[in-house]
Amino acid sequence: MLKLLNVTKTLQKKNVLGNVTFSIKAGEMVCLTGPSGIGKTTLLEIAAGIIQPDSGIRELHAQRPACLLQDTPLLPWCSALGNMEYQLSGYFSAPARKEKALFWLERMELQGATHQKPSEMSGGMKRRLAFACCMALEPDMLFLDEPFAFLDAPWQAEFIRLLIRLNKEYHTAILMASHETAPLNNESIRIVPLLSSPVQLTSKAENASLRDVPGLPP
Ligand SMILES: Nc1ncnc2c1ncn2[C@@H]1O[C@H](COP(=O)(O)OP(=O)(O)OP(=O)(O)O)[C@@H](O)[C@H]1O
Repeated sequence: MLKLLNVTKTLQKKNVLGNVTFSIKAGEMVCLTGPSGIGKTTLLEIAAGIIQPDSGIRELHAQRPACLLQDTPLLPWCSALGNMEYQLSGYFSAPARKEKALFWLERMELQGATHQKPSEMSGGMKRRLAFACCMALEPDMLFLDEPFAFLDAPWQAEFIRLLIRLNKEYHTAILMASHETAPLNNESIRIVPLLSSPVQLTSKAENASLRDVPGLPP
């Protein structure tokens, strides 16, 4: 589904990705973790095609990829419902868009905010709305950067439940970057620790133990 081969990236003279070879199979769930500033977002954004590597190869074979980035990408002039319908346009008919949007707004307990604009919502509400947009798309590849940010523990657990259901129902491959791995305990998610800077990742390093990650609680 996704392959990165010998990818490198330097940002403002800092060598962030030294040499990264990494892959995800269709239907696989993977979490990149590691301390702040190590390069999780950089790697995720290269994988998602948002930024280009300096060298190396990226291959993505997805029909319908979706992304939830750290900066929640919502249209400020549109209501919650409008945002959802916009995200779904081009993929579903108008009646199906509305039906899916209303279903997911209720699932995210945002039915009371259907006509509110993002500026009238809390950080957690915006996060749930952006997540709802991704879920309603029924993507075959989903990229998530810090998906648990702004969420309390019950909502973190709910996101995980929904991601696992999406993965089971649509065989969605999921790549997330998160410094928090506690919500992922006991789930069938491959954890890929980014161990040192610049990030060097080979297929062997992908299987390193989470205990090896500096700065993470045991
Ligand atoms: N646009 C940019 N310009 C310059 N340097 C950047 C840019 N984006 C990131 N960096 C630097 O690249 C390094 C990796 O950043 P990145 O955001 O990928 O780390 P991260 O592991 O996702 O961190 P966090 O968990 O804090 O979000 C950091 O040292 C950061 O300062």
